[in-house]
Amino acid sequence: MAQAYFPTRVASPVKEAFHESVFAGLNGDRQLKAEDVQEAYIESKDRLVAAIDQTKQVLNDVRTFNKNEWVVRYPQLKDKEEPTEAEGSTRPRNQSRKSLSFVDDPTFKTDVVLGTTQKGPRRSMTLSSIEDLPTEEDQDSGAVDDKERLIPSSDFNVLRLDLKLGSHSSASSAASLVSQLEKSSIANLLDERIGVSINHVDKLRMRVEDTSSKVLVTGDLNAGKSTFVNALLRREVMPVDQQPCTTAFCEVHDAAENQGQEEVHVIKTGVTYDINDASTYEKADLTELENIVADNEDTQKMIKIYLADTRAPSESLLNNGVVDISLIDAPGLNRDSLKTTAVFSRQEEIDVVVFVVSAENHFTLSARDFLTTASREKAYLFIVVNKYDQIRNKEKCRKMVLEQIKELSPGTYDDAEDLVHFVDSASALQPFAANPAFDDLEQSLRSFVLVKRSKSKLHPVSTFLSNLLSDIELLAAANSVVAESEIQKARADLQLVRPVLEKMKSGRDTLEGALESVEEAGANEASSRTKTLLNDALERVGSGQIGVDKPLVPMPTYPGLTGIWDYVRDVRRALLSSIDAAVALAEDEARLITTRGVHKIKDLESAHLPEGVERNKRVFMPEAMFNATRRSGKGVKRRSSSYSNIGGAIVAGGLHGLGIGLAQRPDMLETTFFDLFDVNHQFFLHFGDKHAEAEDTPAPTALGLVSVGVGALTMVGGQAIGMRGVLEGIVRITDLFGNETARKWAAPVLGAVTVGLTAYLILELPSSIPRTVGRRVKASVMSRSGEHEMHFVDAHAVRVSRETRKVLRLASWDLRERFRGAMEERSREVKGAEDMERKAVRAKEWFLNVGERTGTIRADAKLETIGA
Ligand SMILES: Nc1nc2c(ncn2[C@@H]2O[C@H](COP(=O)(O)OP(=O)(O)OP(=O)(O)O)[C@@H](O)[C@H]2O)c(=O)[nH]1
Repeated sequence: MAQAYFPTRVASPVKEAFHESVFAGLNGDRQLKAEDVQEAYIESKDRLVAAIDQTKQVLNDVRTFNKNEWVVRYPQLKDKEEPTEAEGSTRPRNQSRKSLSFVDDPTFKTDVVLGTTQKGPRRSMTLSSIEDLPTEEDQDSGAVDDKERLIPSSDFNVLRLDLKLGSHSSASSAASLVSQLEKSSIANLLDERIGVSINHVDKLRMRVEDTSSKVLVTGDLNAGKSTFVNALLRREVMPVDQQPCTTAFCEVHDAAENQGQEEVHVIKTGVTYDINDASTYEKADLTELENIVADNEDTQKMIKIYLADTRAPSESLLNNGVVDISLIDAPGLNRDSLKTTAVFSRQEEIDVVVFVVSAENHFTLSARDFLTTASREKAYLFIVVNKYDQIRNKEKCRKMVLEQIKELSPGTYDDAEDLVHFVDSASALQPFAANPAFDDLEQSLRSFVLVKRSKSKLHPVSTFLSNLLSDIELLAAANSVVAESEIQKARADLQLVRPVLEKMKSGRDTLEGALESVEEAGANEASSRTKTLLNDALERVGSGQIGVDKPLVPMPTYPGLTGIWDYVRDVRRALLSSIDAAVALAEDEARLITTRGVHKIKDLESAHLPEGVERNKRVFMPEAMFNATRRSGKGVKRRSSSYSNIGGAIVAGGLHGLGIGLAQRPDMLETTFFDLFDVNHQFFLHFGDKHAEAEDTPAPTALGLVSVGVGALTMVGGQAIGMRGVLEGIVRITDLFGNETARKWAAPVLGAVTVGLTAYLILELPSSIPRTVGRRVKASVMSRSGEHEMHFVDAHAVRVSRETRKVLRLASWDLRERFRGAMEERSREVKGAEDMERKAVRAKEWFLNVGERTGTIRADAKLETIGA
C-alpha cells in the first residue's frame, strides 16, 4: 500500500502536525505544532535511550551471571504436533506447544508451552505443568494470573549463534557436532554474541542520540547533482560544470555547527574528522571550493562545507529548527566511484538517499546497479529526475522512467507520487522564477526527513531492541526451565541421599562402639579360654596326668624296671605333647571365637553400610590363623616379630601349628635322673625353698644321693619319720661306724636300706614317675628366664588373644574404611546436590527476575509504539 509522505494529503495527527509545521511561518500557532512534533520525537528518543541503557545493563548482568554463577544454556525450540480442536485440544489459541532442548545436552528434552500475556508481549514458558496450563476458558474467566500466560515464540533473532560449520553441513550434522561441544563452549559463544550485541547497542544509542540527519545525493555522472544541491540551498555553493568532474564527497552542514562560520574543511586523508581538532582538516574559504574540488579530481576527498542558511526554518532544509540535516553531494556514479558510493550509502548515519538521474539519459548500468542494492537496504529512496525541462514529450519520459523504477525498486514505485520527482533544478536557482515541481519535491523531502525521521531512525532501533529483549526473554525462560528441572533433580537426589547420610552419621558411633566391643570381647574371650585350657592342662600335667581329654600321644604303660628310662622319656613326651594339644585346642577355640566375631562384623556391615557400597569380599579362613610366618634372610621360617618377645622356651607350644611344639624340642625331652627322683622337690617339700624347685640341676650330688636313699627309706617307712629323725639316724649311723658295735651292725643296716630302696623302686616308681615328670615338666614350662618374659599361660593367652584381635581388627578396619569412604561419598553427594539446588534456586529466581526486567523495559519504553 502506498504511504503518503506529502503533508497536504495526510490525515494522521502526526502528519497533520507536520503539515502545519511545513507551512508554518505564517503564524505562531503553526510553528508551535512543529515544536510538538519535535517534542514527541525527543520524548520517544529519550524513552528509547533509557530502554537501550537498561537492556545493556541486563545484557551485562547476563554475562556476569554466565561467567560467575551459572553456565547459561542455549535453547532450541522445535514445533510440536498440536492436537486439533476436533481431537480435543483445549489450549488457548495464543499458546503453542514446543519441544525445548539444549544444543549442549541432547538428553535434556522437555515440552514447553509458549503464549502471549495480556499485558503486552513477554516471553515465558513452563515445562512440567503442560497439562495444568490454563485453558482458554480459564483465561476468558480471568482465573489465571498473567505470569502463567505465555507468548508465541520464534527462534533467536539477535542472539542467534551460528553453530553451523560451513554451508555444506546439514542441520542435523551441525546439531550432532554442536552436541559434542561442552556447555562452557556454548556459554562462551553466547558470551561473545552478547558482547557483539552490546557493541551494536552502543552504536545504536549513539545513532539515536545523534540529532543530525544525513541526506546523500548521488546519481549518474553529470546528472545535475551539484545543481540540485545548490537548488535546495538556494545558493550556488557546489561547483557546477558541463564536464563530469566531481570526485569529492561534499557534506553541507548548517554553519551553526561551526559557530556560525561559513567555512570549508578539507579532511586530511587517513584521519577521523573532528571539528574541534584543526589538525584533522584544512580550512578554506567557500569561494575556494571550486578550486579545491577541481584540484582533487583524482582523489575522493571528504569535504565539509558549513553554510549559513538565511532562510526561515520553515523554508530551509538545513536550518529547519527540528534536526540538523546535512546534505552530501556524492561523486557521479561511474565504475570507479560506484563501489565507494554504494558503501557510503549503507552507512548507518545516512537516513535518506536521493538519487539524481538525468531525464535525458535515463538509467545507466551503474545507476541500475546502485538502485537495486540501495532499494534493498534503504527503505527510503528519493528519485529526482532532473533536467526535465529539456524533455519535449514529458508524459512519455515520465512513463518510461517510472517503468524502469518499477523494475529496479518496486517499493519506491509504489510511493512514486512522493518519492519520484521530475524537476528542473537549474531554474530553481533563478530568483523569482516559479518552480512548483521543485517546491513539491522540497516539501516532500522535508516531510520525509523530519516527520518520518522517527520511523527511519528510531523504529529500526526499537525493533532491534524489541528483538533483543525477546531473545533475552527466551534465554531467561529456557534457563529458568533448566534451573527448575535441576532443582527437582537436586531435591530428588537429596531425598535419596540425605537420609542415608543422616543414618550413617547417627550410626557411626554405634558402629564404632560395636566394632570395639566385638574386638574387645573376642580378644578377651580368646585370652580367658586359653588361660583356662592351659591352666587346666598344666594342672593335670603337674599331677602326672595327660593335660587334655583327647591326647595325640597316650600315656605309656610302665614297662618295668628295665625300660625305666624309655618310660620316663615317653611319659615326658606324652605330657609335653598334651600341653601342645592344649595350646592347639586354645588356638582352635580362638578360631571359633574369631569366626563368630567376623560374622558379627559382617552383620554390622550389612546393618550399617548403605546399599550400593561394595562389600568386603575377602573370605575369612580360620585355619590361616596362628600360621603367620615370614621369611628371614636365610629362608628359615620364623614367627612374626609381634610374638618374638615371648621367650623361646615358653612359646614352643605356640608353634604347634608348624609342627614344632614342646614335644618336639630335644631340650624338653631330655630325661634326667631327677625325673626318677626329684631331689629338689623332696628338698622343697622339707625345706620349703621355692627357688630350688625351679632349678633343674643336671647332676646328682653326694648329698643328693644320700637324700635319695633317705628319701626312699622314709618313704618306705611310711614317710612318717621326719627330717630331724633322718638326720639323727644318720648321725647315729656315723657314730656307730666309730665303734666296734656299730661296725658290726653296719652291714645289716645297709642291707635294710638297699631292701627299702629296691622295694621303693619296684612298688612306687610306676606311679611316681608321671607325677615327678609332670611336676618337673610343669615347672620347666612355667619357669621364667628373664625379667620381661611372661608366664607360659599368660604368654599364650596374650599371643592367642592378640592373633584374635588382629584378625578382628583387620575385619573391623576394613568395615570402618568402607563406612568412612561411603560416608564421605554420601557427604559429597549431599553437598553437591545442595550446591546444585542452591545454585538452581538462585538461577531460577534470577532468570525470572530478568524476565520481569525485560517486561518492565518494554512497558516503560512503549517500544512497540516508537516509530510505528
Ligand atoms: N537544463 C538543465 N540543465 C541542468 C539541470 N541540472 C543541471 N544542469 C546542467 O548540467 C550540467 C551538469 O550539472 P552538474 O550539477 O555539475 O552535474 P553533476 O551531476 O553534479 O556532475 P558531476 O558531479 O560532475 O557528475 C551543468 O551544466 C548544469 O547547468 C537542469 O535541471 N536543467
